[in-house]
Amino acid sequence: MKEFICGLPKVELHLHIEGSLEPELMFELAKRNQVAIPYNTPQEVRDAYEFHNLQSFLDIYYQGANVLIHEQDFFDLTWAYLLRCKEDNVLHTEIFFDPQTHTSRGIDFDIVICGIHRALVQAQHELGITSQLIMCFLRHLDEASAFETLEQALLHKDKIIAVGLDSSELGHPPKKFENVFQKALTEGFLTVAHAGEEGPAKNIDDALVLLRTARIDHGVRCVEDEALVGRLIEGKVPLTVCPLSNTKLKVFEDMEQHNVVELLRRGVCVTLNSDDPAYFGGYMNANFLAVANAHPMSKEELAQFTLNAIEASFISESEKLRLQKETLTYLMQ
Ligand SMILES: Nc1ncnc2[nH]cnc12
Ligand SMILES: [Zn+2]
Repeated sequence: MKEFICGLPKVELHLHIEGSLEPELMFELAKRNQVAIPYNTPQEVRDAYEFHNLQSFLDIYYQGANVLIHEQDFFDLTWAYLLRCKEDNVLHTEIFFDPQTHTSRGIDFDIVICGIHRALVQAQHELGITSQLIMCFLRHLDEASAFETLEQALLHKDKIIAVGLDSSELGHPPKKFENVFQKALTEGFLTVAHAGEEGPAKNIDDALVLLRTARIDHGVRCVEDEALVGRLIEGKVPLTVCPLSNTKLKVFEDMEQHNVVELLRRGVCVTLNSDDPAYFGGYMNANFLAVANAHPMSKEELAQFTLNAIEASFISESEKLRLQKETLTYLMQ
């Protein structure tokens, strides 16, 4: 099964670029930019990655991002992730970035997006990997800051397909961002949101209704509301599920308890993703393997995760057809 998973074409829809910062690159950038970090070796960094919930992770994650200063740093970060995509046979990826994590430290929005975008263009040419970019608002910050960030994004509309919502879910429900999402929709952006990761199923409903999201990021707590699960199936609402993230952040005690395979078998459009792979112990292949090891499943079921992700992606119908064909050809061989 490992061989099948490694060769399976994949589409990633839930990846925070700041969460792909490996300790080795963190050290390299800290040295290059003369930024002090509270660790002596990359191994010490890894040893610090013991989380008991989302917030305990976010505190360390935002600190790690301090080494990112120049456009080249954002390029290097993104390029390193894209090389890992190549290794895991990820053909298309939709990447989150958190501008406020950087603008709040005095880094220009333009530096962040131009560095990331340059790597995405190069990856299309040199690696054959296609991509989209999703700008997330940090939900622990206020509405005014989100509006300011949206204003900055308007100059880069050509590079951003959607806006999203991440960071601390508890205490920061979708309603807080209803107005800014409304404005983003008016400006032509698609919308997504993290919901039902640590927060209640109600956040999923609110994200769909108030923020008009095309997908839900995580969404695993939907099972607490049977009627909602029915609506997700009926409405073909995609969930971008992140199994290794969920076990690292104790959303589930272990992978055996994870509900993604149950949701798949019930007909929910679930997809597998890596979230913050440098912090949670693995990229796409590792997530597929962890799920398949804990929940024996058929090749058809594994390929369904990819087919769901293709359907849920923000690409043209002709691109979807091309990726579907490649996936089905692989499955039939
Ligand atoms: N899993 C996650 N949930 C919320 N915000 C995040 N930012 C990065 N990873 C996140
Ligand atoms: Zn996430």
